[in-house]
Amino acid sequence: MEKLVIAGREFNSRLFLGTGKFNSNEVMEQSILASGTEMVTVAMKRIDMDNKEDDMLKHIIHPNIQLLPNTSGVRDAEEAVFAAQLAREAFGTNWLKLEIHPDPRYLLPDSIETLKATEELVKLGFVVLPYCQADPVLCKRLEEAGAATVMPLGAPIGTNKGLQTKEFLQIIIEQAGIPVVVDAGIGAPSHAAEAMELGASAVLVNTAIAVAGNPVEMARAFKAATEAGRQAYEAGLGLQADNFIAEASSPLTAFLNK
Ligand SMILES: CC(=O)[C@@H](O)[C@H](O)COP(=O)(O)O
Repeated sequence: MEKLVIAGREFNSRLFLGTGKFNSNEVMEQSILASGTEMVTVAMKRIDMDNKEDDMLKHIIHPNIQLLPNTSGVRDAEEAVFAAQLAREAFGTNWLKLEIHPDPRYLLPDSIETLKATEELVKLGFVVLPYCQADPVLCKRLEEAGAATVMPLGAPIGTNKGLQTKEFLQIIIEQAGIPVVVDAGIGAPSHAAEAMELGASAVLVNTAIAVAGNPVEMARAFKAATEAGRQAYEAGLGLQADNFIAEASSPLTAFLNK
């Protein structure tokens, strides 16, 4: 399978994981390892900045894993830039998942502030991966602003509703010159496979794994589904018929000649 490249770094895995909602740090770590992920996002607000030995971090930091601090909880571009600078200082990485959602009820990303913050953070030398609306125009603007990927939502965070935005994701993928990571709302391995079959470069999953009956097994299932979806995309899916008339899969000539 083709490797994924973001900002010059190669990834074998196209499954990114979030670290919220797990019952324990141990289960989180086992799930991360079972998923085969090489990119894990962690909310700045969950880290004890004064404690370099923060227990949670010990369970996330592994040699092959790119840590992706996220700005979840910030409400505008100014707060995002501040949080990004703290993250760079605390984690020693300039990679950043930019999340700006002013309304905690729906956690929907603020498009205007996200674009503004992306422009500013790119100038400050960050590798910016913005979580955003599944808006093809916005995604193009984020790409022009220097984002390393775009991360359009499948459905609102934590809903497990799958690809509610499928039609728009298709346009975003078709137009993108940078990787498209479908983020949020992916509630089942089949949703991840669907996103990958559409041609998404990767998926980011948190809730569906963390709240599963057996998160570690679910992480394995997502790994398999993400790989299968990507393999199918690279193999080239057959076209769907655009009418309701069946087309025989095997030739009928033997019967017709009798
Ligand atoms: C952890 C993280 O970054 C989330 O904000 C992300 O968008 C995942 O969403 P789900 O929890 O719906 O998978």
